Formats: sequence, structure tokens, C-alpha cells
Amino acid sequence: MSKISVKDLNLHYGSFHALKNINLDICEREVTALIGPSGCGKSTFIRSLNRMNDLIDGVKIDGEMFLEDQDIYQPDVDVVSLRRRVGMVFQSPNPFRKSIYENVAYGPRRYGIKSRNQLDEIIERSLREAALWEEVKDRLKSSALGLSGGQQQRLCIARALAMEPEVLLMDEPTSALDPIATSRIEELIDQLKKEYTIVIVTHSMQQAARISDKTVFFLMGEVIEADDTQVIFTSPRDQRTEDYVTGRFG
Ligand SMILES: Nc1ncnc2c1ncn2[C@@H]1O[C@H](COP(=O)(O)OP(=O)(O)OP(=O)(O)O)[C@@H](O)[C@H]1O
Repeated sequence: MSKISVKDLNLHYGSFHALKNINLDICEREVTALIGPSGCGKSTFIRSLNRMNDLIDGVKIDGEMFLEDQDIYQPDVDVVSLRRRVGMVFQSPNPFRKSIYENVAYGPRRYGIKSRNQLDEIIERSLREAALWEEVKDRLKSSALGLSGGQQQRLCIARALAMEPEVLLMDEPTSALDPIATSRIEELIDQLKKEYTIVIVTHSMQQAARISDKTVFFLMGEVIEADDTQVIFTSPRDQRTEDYVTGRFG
């Protein structure tokens, strides 16, 4: 079932046409990988899924983007609650200069949850879901900055999960991590897709092939091909997709 449906989406940064007529469905409880060469618009597209581009001066966006039955670009949409439904994890782990506990409690507190018991429950659930609980349960009050890079990234995932999102956007979440930390995050993504719809930008073809159900190939602001990951990597329809996934791209 389609969770997000994008229709004729165009995005301009000033006079630069960064996303060109994008039409795409993102399925519920699947991992969708966005691939393509540097500058093709992957980050721009993933940021448009929770209106993060609204924060940039001079951006113009046309088209429709439905999250279930709501067009998220309608003027009456509450962007704060949209970002609650569509959470985001960034390229470099960016925990706050606070304790592990307070990092995860930050969002729920801002939404007015004050009860210690309720917060404790949210923190434990989120850290468990992010496969970090066992490693940190005895030092929840210690600084998040004392964690390893991979643990910090799982903490950022826990922070996003604390808001009970429906969709999780991940922009190159493992590019700053070593292979072991990367494989832990990949295993985690595989678990999380049982409950969440996940969209991930990756520069690694192997990663896209390993973890995603669907793959979308972007080139110069256009979607060239979107299909089952297996199809994209074994029998793509477009020559440009084939050239890219086989590493022949100039
Ligand atoms: N804030 C901005 N203002 C103007 N142009 C921008 C802005 N952000 C991105 N762009 C341009 O839009 C195009 C797409 O950029 P984007 O970051 O989405 O690409 P990408 O595929 O994610 O690249 P990479 O893989 O290198 O991260 C690029 O040409 C980039 O220079």
C-alpha cells in the first residue's frame, strides 16, 4: 500500500530547477532507497518529504505530495505535526550536548509530556527499538557525546522514534560510520521496517541492494527509474540506470 504519493513535484532553488516533475509512490512498511550521482537531487527530495526545504530561502515547490490522504503542501498543514509523523535522521550523528536520557526525552517533553513514568517508558521503548538499550541502560545520565559514532547514530534514531513517527527519513545515515557500526544500523533498518515506512539516501549500491525493497534512481533532478530493488540491480529498463548500478557511469 502506498504511504506517500508524489504527483508532478517540481522544486526550484531560485532559478535552478532541482527536482523535475517527480511522480513516485512510496510503499508502507518498506525500505525505499534513493540512489544517484552527487547533486542529482536525492537530499532535496528526501527533505521535501517532511517540508524541511521550507526553511531555505528562495525555494519554490509545485505539485502534490500525499501522506496517506493529506496533501502535505496545502497551506493549512501544520508543519510541526507533519514532522512528528515524518521523522528524520541525518548523515552525521548529531546528538544534543545532553545526557542520553535527555536526548530521547527532548521531543516528548516539547510535546508536553511531563510525567517521569511516561518519559521513562518512552525512553526505554525508543532505545530498545533502536537496539541501543542494552548498551546504555546503566548510564542514561551520562553525556550522549561519550558514545561511539555508531551508538550516537542509533541514539539519533531513538530520538526520532520517541515521537512515534510513521515514516523515517534517513539521509546517508551510515556514511560517517565504520563497517561494523554500518551493519548494525542496516540490521536495525531491517527490524524497523516491520513498523515504519523508511526512505534512505545512500551512495552505496551494496547498501541499497542489501537493505531496500524498492530503489529509485535519480539523475539531474529527474527520477529515471523506480522499481523493486532486485529489478533495478539485475534488469533495469533504462540504460542510464544500468550504467549507474554497474559503475560505468561517467
Ligand atoms: N540550498 C540550496 N540552494 C541552492 N541550490 C541548492 C541548495 N541545496 C542543493 N542545491 C543544489 O541542488 C542540486 C541537488 O542537490 P542535492 O543536495 O539534493 O543532491 P544530492 O543528490 O543529495 O547530492 P549528494 O549526493 O552530493 O548529497 C545540486 O545541484 C545542489 O547544488
